[in-house]
Amino acid sequence: MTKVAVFSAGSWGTAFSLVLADAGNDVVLWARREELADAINSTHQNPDYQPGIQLPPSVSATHDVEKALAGAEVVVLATPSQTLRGNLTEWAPHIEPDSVLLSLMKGVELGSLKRMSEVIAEVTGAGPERIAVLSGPNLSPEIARREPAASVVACEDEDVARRLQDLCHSPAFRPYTSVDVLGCELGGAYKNVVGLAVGMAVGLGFGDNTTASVITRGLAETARLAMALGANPLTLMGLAGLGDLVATCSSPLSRNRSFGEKLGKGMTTDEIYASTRQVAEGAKSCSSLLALARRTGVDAPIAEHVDAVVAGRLTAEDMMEAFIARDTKAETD
Ligand SMILES: NC(=O)C1=CN([C@@H]2O[C@H](COP(=O)(O)OP(=O)(O)OC[C@H]3O[C@@H](n4cnc5c(N)ncnc54)[C@H](OP(=O)(O)O)[C@@H]3O)[C@@H](O)[C@H]2O)C=CC1
Ligand SMILES: O=C(CO)COP(=O)(O)O
Repeated sequence: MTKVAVFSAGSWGTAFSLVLADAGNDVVLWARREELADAINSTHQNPDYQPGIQLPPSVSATHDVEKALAGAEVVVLATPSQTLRGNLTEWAPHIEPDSVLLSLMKGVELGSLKRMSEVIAEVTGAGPERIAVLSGPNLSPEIARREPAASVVACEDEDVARRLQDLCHSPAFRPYTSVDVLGCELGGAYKNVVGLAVGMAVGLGFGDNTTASVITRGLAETARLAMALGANPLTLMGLAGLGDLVATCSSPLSRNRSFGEKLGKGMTTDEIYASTRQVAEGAKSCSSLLALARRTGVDAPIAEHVDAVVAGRLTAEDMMEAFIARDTKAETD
């Protein structure tokens, strides 16, 4: 049995622990709060993030970083993107030197504009053959209920991607391999921003023509930036691109879509933050993706307008009007 350490016990870390256990691994789930680790061990449920879901016996929890990492061949990282650097700096000295680091995160760091795999490389010094990402249409409550779903595991070293594919292929979870780490990460981070815009349209009471238009132009915007940075265009048409975009933009389970819906209904960003403990990555990554697009010389109207609404400089209604009023152009430009 392979020992896998999962950091940390939020919605996705917990649901993915169940996948890994179903696939035959020995899983140690690290929880930031000791009382949550104790609750998981005594009830085999995570009452804060996946209530009502029974975790398999091969999932145990701990608050002890060294204990979680000792002997772990694979370390799964599922923290909020903006805290990863600080978290990993603390954890890195205890990570086994040959272990593989698998990122589940969907964000871009503010300030540095780095993707999560880049932050991992910088903090741990691991080479690309030890860094992988998993991304796809994987809303955690559905995964935790073992509803069938597919995903992409990407690593520049295809053999490592295949090893991780075997590691997380369970009866309900089907991973595909890829070597396009950048494409998968940008697809995952950008769909959150598009999810916010779609949520705003829903909150304003608009229907499927509006949301389909924003989704489609969102995919064009994602592909424009990702391809300018070297991604494979087919990645954006796949599970980590279109697949995740569709899941996020169509599901009330998406925290990003829900966040956008609340903005569309007139709540402020601060009011929304106060109403939930869960992370909506797009609310931060809209700024970093916009800055990345500007630095790359790519037009990013959705990121630009979402960033303005999140920052309180524009209303959701004005955003939708501005989308329609923009200078007209050819669809494929
Ligand atoms: N949920 C989903 O469906 C999916 C999520 N993802 C991605 O996975 C990543 C994690 O998301 P998710 O699990 O949903 O997030 P949640 O909001 O559900 O959980 C966040 C986790 O991070 C911990 N945390 C919060 N703040 C800090 C901090 N400052 N330092 C260390 N840990 C912290 C929380 O601990 P505590 O409880 O103690 O606050 C909790 O364990 C995100 O990048 C997200 O985009 C990707 C695919 C699916
Ligand atoms: O990434 C996800 C689904 O693939 C989860 O989306 P949210 O973070 O918007 O809930």
